[in-house]
Amino acid sequence: MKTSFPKQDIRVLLLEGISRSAVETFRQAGYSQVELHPKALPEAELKARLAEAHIVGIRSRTQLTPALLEQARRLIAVGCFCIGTNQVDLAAARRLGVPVFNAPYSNTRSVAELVVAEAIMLLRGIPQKNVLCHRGGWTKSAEGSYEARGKVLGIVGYGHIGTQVGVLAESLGMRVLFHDIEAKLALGNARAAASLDDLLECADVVTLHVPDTPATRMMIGAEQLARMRQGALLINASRGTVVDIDALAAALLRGHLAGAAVDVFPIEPKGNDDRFASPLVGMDNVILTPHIGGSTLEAQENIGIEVASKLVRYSDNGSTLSAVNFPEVALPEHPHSRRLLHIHRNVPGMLSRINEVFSAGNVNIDAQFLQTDAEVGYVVIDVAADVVQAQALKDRMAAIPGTLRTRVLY
Ligand SMILES: NC(=O)C1=CN([C@@H]2O[C@H](COP(=O)(O)OP(=O)(O)OC[C@H]3O[C@@H](n4cnc5c(N)ncnc54)[C@H](O)[C@@H]3O)[C@@H](O)[C@H]2O)C=CC1
Ligand SMILES: O=C(O)C(=O)COP(=O)(O)O
Repeated sequence: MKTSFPKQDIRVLLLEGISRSAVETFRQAGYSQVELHPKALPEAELKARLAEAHIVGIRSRTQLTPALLEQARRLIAVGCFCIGTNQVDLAAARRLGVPVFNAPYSNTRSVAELVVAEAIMLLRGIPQKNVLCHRGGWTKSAEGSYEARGKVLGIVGYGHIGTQVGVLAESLGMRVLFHDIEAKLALGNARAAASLDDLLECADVVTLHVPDTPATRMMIGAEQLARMRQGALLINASRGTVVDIDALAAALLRGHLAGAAVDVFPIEPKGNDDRFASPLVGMDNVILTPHIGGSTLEAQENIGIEVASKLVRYSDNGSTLSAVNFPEVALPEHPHSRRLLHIHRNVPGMLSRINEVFSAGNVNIDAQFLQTDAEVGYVVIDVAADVVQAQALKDRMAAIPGTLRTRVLY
């Protein structure tokens, strides 16, 4: 596998308008071949570009399927410049020896702020009033308008975003209930609901902050919407797969829900020039936003630096710390030795076969690091060798059956 290159030959492909801070981070680390695209690529073009790329950066839109990953023969690593990694087949990437990195925190505050603002807007009926004023109407009335203070906010998924939403909402005097599949420390005066149904039945505003998993797909369907209180409000800034959008449209149309704010959709446009369609279009009591929960300049700049730094660190040093699909190794610098990486299927006898390469070559190992999971093993070997020797050792390691990827770090 030809994945050993000097830095200047490593091609970095960044899609979906990733922040320029990522480009700067790569450039400062000595990577000159960095290409930035403002949107997701159509599948055929993505396939062609992936075949040439060593490092690829995406956001939530680009789907990296097993078929696409399998033909990306040069790929060293994937960066998701966002939180969600559901758009990448993580198991396929692992089987192919490709670690995937993300930014688990950088945009969480941005989502939380938007959600709290939307809760206030929905409780006051602002979306409808705003539309009416734009059309020359004037409905000065307190009808259907409520304070946030004292209302029950139901948070489904009490993780990094859900907890921050809870803290901000409590500062407004809201009463916070949450539901999570894991036992979670309740912050402030928040309380765990007895069940999802309990939360849906008690909350004035329900907000969703779960990841896309088999268990969360269509988690909020007609039955769950019917359980929500008459006149309740729903906010979804998690994933479009979590809510049955037709059932939501029906619940809004028949007036069971008083309003909704939706940032994520089952089908989203590829980029800013593409057309958006949804059964919720045209409903004045629904705030529609184009998946911008995490799209603030602060969040995007930080994400660009965070994920690019993780990719640079892996590419320069081999560290996989915080990879979401891969054995994690935090490695020291290797100023006086050459570093070889060997990623393999985790089968018995692999380490001794790797070590045979070095003993047969009469090469002294300065340091060795190994981390495995059920499927994949990752060995890092520091040796005193010149470029030619290191390349020969890499080629011999690459010939070991079960090898997935090998690389010499320059
Ligand atoms: N609209 C946007 O622009 C953004 C959307 N997101 C979405 O928000 C999601 C949540 O983000 P974080 O809070 O940072 O993730 P997190 O991983 O910190 O929290 C998710 C929580 O959901 C819980 N959970 C998982 N499955 C569940 C289930 N079936 N029922 C109940 N709880 C369940 C987990 O235990 C965890 O506590 C992300 O996975 C992403 O899909 C994230 C950032 C921006
Ligand atoms: O961080 C996430 O999971 C998000 O949903 C944000 O995605 P984006 O980078 O805006 O495409």
